[in-house]
Amino acid sequence: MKDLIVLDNVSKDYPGDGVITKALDSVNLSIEKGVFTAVIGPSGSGKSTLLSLIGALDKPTSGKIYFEREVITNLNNRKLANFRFEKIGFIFQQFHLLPTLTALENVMCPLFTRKVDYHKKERAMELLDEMGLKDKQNALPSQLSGGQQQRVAIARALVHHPDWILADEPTGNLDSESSKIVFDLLKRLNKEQGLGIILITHDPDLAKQTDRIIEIKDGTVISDTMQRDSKIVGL
Ligand SMILES: Nc1ncnc2c1ncn2[C@@H]1O[C@H](COP(=O)(O)OP(=O)(O)OP(=O)(O)O)[C@@H](O)[C@H]1O
Repeated sequence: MKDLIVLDNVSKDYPGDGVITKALDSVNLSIEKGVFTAVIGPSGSGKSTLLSLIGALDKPTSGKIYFEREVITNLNNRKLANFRFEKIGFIFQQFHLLPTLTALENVMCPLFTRKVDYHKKERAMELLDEMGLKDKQNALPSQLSGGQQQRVAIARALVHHPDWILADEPTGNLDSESSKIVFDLLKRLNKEQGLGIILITHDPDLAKQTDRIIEIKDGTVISDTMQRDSKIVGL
């Protein structure tokens, strides 16, 4: 189970005005850290729901999720928050940067209430440098381009040393050049630094460049294609 996320018969219902939306319906999946994985599918098919369950932002209605060795579906809220801090970085289509904080402060944000054994500011600076944004540390989000804002958001997602990055349409608001930079960054994090990456995308060209494409429709997996050999991680 090391380096593996397993969904065992996972369903998610959203109750509404007398109607229940079945966002996910008995999904079984096993996702390996070394395999750069794309999730595709039409709008409303359940992709974001899948990511929010894997990232423990929400709980399934039924079924179990094993995150590496741990069943996360039973954890209480405090344990879930710690689990997310230790394991997961999130990136979203809307960058969700805090507008009144500088790039550096935004990157440091997840560490504000945490005790860590590394120097917070140095760690944030190191990541901004890695993202090619060293000279933008004091800029506010409004003074940055979309691509630069997303790179700040990626630095923020990485600042607490997560093992996995869950990315929901991270290039959806970017032009093709910025989109390529962000995608290549994610690929490098997977191939060179060994982070697990699950990427939701509507862009078929980007999906084609990943190792595996999981296609979702109406809350179920309708295809699952391994596109190229990857390092196979042991169970
Ligand atoms: N909090 C919620 N309450 C009620 N229904 C919801 C909620 N979140 C999602 N849904 C419904 O669940 C279904 C799946 O939504 P989800 O956001 O997972 O789809 P998606 O594939 O990510 O769509 P998109 O590509 O448009 O982002 C949709 O029918 C949606 O309307």
